Amino acid sequence: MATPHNAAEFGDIAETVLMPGDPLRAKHIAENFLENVTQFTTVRNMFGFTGTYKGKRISIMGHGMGMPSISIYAEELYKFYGVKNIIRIGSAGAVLDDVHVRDVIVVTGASTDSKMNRQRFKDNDYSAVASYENVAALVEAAKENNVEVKVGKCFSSDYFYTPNPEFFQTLKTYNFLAVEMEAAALFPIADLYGAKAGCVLTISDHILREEYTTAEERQTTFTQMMTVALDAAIKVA
Ligand SMILES: O=P(O)(O)O[C@H]1O[C@H](CO)[C@@H](O)[C@H]1O
Ligand SMILES: O=c1cc[nH]c(=O)[nH]1
Repeated sequence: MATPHNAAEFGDIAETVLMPGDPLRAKHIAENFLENVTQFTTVRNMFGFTGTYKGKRISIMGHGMGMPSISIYAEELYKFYGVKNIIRIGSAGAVLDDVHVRDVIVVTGASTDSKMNRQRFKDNDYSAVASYENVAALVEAAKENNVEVKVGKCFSSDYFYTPNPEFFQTLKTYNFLAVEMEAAALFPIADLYGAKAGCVLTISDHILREEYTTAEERQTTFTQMMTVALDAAIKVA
């Protein structure tokens, strides 16, 4: 049955869903990487598609920006549509000297400035970690595709335009590989439903060096990340 945010019927969505923030990126991926594609939702223009990749059924759906947004879509996918694994495929900023624009990051866990997990976990710190199977499959798929990846933790922020930019130095001190806005909210929702979640990111900008990728460069790296994510997804499925 459809939800307030998703027009799909049960069975329209594959057990594995790859999720970028941008619904237009979801459309681009479905059109360029999947076969036998059908669109299952256009509600709020948060497009979702199901198709096949190397013969395996996979869905791609946008999740919007920020933790409240991904929480709505991920919770509904796990709870109402029988989804077993969600892999976020996103862009992120970097703060470390040896992380560069276009680098691909496999996320092991996420810290956050959001209160969402504290509300969920009665003001205790939630250990928001990716499912090991996804981390292992993403690393393996990267090796098979000759894509170099860095593996480690990210910081999920409520802010894109933070009022506390000095905090980026703290993230650097503690060796955070990427700054983005959703992973920390996704991982506990997977735990809640006994399901899996993962996250792979492409560095789109270096926050401290103020370096940015061009649209064309983002597309190339994005293609590498997509191949890694899709090959990993069918290993875990
Ligand atoms: O490119 P996506 O997947 O949207 O990810 C990053 O980009 C958005 C901010 O521009 C946030 O959603 C952040 O997490
Ligand atoms: O959340 C994000 C995404 C890309 N770049 C950033 O600096 N932050």
